Amino acid sequence: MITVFGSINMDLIATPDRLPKPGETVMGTSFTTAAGGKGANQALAARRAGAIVRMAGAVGDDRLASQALALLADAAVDQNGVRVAAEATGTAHILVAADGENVIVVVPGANGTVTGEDAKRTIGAMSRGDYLMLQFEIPASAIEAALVGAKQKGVTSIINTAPFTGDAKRLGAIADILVANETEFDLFIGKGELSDEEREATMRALHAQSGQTIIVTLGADGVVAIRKGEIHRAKGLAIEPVDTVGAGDTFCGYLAASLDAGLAFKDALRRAAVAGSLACLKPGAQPSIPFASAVDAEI
Ligand SMILES: Nc1ncnc2c1ncn2[C@@H]1O[C@H](COP(=O)(O)OP(=O)(O)OP(=O)(O)O)[C@@H](O)[C@H]1O
Repeated sequence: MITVFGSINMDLIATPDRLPKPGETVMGTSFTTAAGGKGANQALAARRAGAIVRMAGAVGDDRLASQALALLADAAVDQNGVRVAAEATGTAHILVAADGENVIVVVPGANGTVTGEDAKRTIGAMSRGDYLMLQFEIPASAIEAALVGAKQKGVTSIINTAPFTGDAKRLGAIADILVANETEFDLFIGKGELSDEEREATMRALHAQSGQTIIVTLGADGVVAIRKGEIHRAKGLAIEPVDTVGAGDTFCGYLAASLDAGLAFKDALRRAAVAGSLACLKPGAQPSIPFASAVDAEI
């Protein structure tokens, strides 16, 4: 079983022809809303991959909460770990201009109220051998408590270093499995942009020290990972991406679900990479997450 301890958001998306300057008002041409938050996205991906999934985190006591959780509810993701907070449901206010340029304001709201106590309750409801998925859209103190609790309980922790923060640099190293994209991994190392060779050498050196499984996603080039001293590579699909939003979250959810189902590590990487590619074929995060039937048909 997989528990995702993380953010739940509503994305509020307006599309003006061009972005307003400070103090200016411009007219928009459309408005859409979409359920989001990296935690919720990864929970849905793991569920669509076929796993039994519990979501843990916080939403507000407002109408946005039920919209933010709607696709998780449809997919039968267990929401017993989602607390109702006094703060509003987390929102991302997104403006996308006709040329694709965008500005985003994220208001964490209820996500920002998640605490170490929530972490304790979340880990308390898990069993030895389960998988815990974490990202960095809830407070670092809660993430740290969850990592410590997971270790004590014999739960395998997977941490996705997105969005990258100083906390990701500090806490990423504690998890059993680290998942970063290239940019995040380079920030994690802190030596500027690495070449492919440098990145692989760094992964080997880090792994030799810590024994941590390290996975770096490479966009169209797939993924490279190191586990138990061995480097693995996997490719996704050769596609023309429509919108890569959600590719990383889809990868993480499918990876956790595939490991939980007992797939060999290399096969889990390939399945997650293929799922990530398919997520690039539709716009949006949650709507673009593929179902297991579509992913497995490609493998
Ligand atoms: N252009 C692409 N073509 C094919 N597959 C892709 C492409 N972009 C992403 N993928 C697949 O999705 C996986 C995750 O993508 P990526 O490495 O871009 O993560 P990310 O930067 O976290 O994604 P995002 O922030 O866009 O959600 C890749 O390992 C790959 O399998």
